[in-house]
Amino acid sequence: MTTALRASRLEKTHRRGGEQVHALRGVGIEVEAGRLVALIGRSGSGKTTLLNCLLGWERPDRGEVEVPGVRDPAAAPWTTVAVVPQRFGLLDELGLADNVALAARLAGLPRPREAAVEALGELRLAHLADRLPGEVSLGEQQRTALARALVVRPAFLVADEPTGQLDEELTGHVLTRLRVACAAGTGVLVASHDPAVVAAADRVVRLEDGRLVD
Ligand SMILES: Nc1ncnc2c1ncn2[C@@H]1O[C@H](COP(=O)(O)OP(=O)(O)OP(=O)(O)O)[C@@H](O)[C@H]1O
Repeated sequence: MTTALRASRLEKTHRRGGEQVHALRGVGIEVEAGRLVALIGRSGSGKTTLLNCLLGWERPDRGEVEVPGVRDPAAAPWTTVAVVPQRFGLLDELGLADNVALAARLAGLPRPREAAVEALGELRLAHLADRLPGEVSLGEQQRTALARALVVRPAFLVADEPTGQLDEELTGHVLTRLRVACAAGTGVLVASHDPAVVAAADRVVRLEDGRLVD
């Protein structure tokens, strides 16, 4: 099976004043194309640090991240590695469709605005296309961030708690949408505390005190 992303021997120590926090202590993880992998672990176990290292948002002290076909994963284009950040990262002054269309445009998709409205529709947000992020609920903002990630059909998708703001029905809908992305070949890594995400995953990996346990 093709690999969407592979990381090995990742180590990361955060320094807080004189204190050192060993957030990652030799983590290896592989996400195959077309698979949904759930990353679980208690608060503070290192999940966000791991995702940040995979995305190149933080530099690990040691270890490697490989995305097949990409020389520097930290500089990978949107079409290769997409993300739903914990705090969504939407641009406040752009409407929801324009937020999604920006990603489509950067990825070079034809008719980015139409692609954006379609991606929003797949997450039941088409009626909010022209609202600003500040004019919709947190759950709607979260699904917009997911639409922005999926519109480019990425090879690899990282999502940090993507159902954190959603009720049971919308969680089910989002998971179905993620499974559709997997069926189209995307490898998905979801950090989550949500039992519904864990149940929908092909594989579950758990971080405990900076180490991965299966
Ligand atoms: N920038 C930072 N500076 C110092 N310490 C940090 C920093 N970022 C994270 N940490 C510490 O590293 C450890 C792992 O944090 P991380 O955010 O990766 O955990 P998490 O599993 O994502 O938690 P949560 O589920 O609450 O989001 C924690 O002890 C945290 O306090």
